[in-house]
Amino acid sequence: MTTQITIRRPDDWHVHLRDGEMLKAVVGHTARQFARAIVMPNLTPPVVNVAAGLAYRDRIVSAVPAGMDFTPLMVFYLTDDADPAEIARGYEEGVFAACKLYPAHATTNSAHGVTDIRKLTGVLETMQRIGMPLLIHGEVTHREVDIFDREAVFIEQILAPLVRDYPALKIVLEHITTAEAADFVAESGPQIGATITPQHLIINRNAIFDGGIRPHAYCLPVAKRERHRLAVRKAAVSGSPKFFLGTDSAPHEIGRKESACGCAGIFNAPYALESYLQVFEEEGVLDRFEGFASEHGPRFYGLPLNEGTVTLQREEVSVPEKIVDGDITLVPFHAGETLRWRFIG
Ligand SMILES: NC(=O)N[C@@H](CC(=O)O)C(=O)O
Ligand SMILES: [Zn+2]
Ligand SMILES: [Zn+2]
Repeated sequence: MTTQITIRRPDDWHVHLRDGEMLKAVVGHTARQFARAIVMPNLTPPVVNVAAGLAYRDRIVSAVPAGMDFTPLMVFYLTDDADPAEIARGYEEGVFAACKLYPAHATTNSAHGVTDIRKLTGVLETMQRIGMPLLIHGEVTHREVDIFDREAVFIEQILAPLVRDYPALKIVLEHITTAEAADFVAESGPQIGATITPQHLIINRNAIFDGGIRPHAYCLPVAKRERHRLAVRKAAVSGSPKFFLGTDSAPHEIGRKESACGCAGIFNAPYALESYLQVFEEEGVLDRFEGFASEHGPRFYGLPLNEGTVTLQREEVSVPEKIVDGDITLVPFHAGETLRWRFIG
């Protein structure tokens, strides 16, 4: 039995680090495990120009605990009136690694998101030309579409035509949750990839209603039925370079989760690698963990692989019920559970 596993330092290709006191409370959890992270731009106000991207990057770097070596990769938040020239400048100056498409009102802080993808023609042509990746929260927002179908309908109505119209555009379908998404990505060309969260590998929708309503199991896209979890799991452990690690760690203060209208988002950063590794172990493919965590993402983005390594040891770890930092209390993914691997560093 493997008792220790050492892999090239991994990256997190989708994380919410927030801002202000929350940023200070959470960034160390990500920086401890990951060398780089794609930092989502859904702040209030969102990151919609080069100056905002630079300023946010500086705030993140200042908040990283001393002695940790961590590089935030910044993302431009697309709005209906996003300026292609500003986006190209941000990419060429190395400020932005990608642009993020939030359909308006699809998720947390997406009110400024895109109301109609046809408004982005100039932006998408530019991104395709310069090789800048488009990251997508892939859910339609029409109220008449069942919440469990919104990802599959997005793929059919928006993503498939987008891929057809911009055949060279690099696209990451973020936090995939369905068999339809896993199949679409697997069957597309090498310019289409996907991130996968730990929660969508581990829970299905029953977890949200397990003996009562469970706000800490609620995120968007919402967890789906078991057959979808199994399909996403199969994709993650397949060894395909199209699928890579993106935690979507999305902290919300405990009071905003445990509420009559609780926020979507699961805070999984503190035990992210432990969580993923358990899945690869259960699937009997520990040898594929390094590709998923440390190689497929940088290759997709055209960035160098990290130097250095991290080690996890087989040892039981008790996940606390709460993580408290000053005035901020967060409930982590796996709260109160015991995990089988310990991150050593
Ligand atoms: N995943 C979530 O449930 N929430 C994210 C937004 C997002 O990634 O859609 C957040 O910012 O809280
Ligand atoms: Zn999202
Ligand atoms: Zn997210």
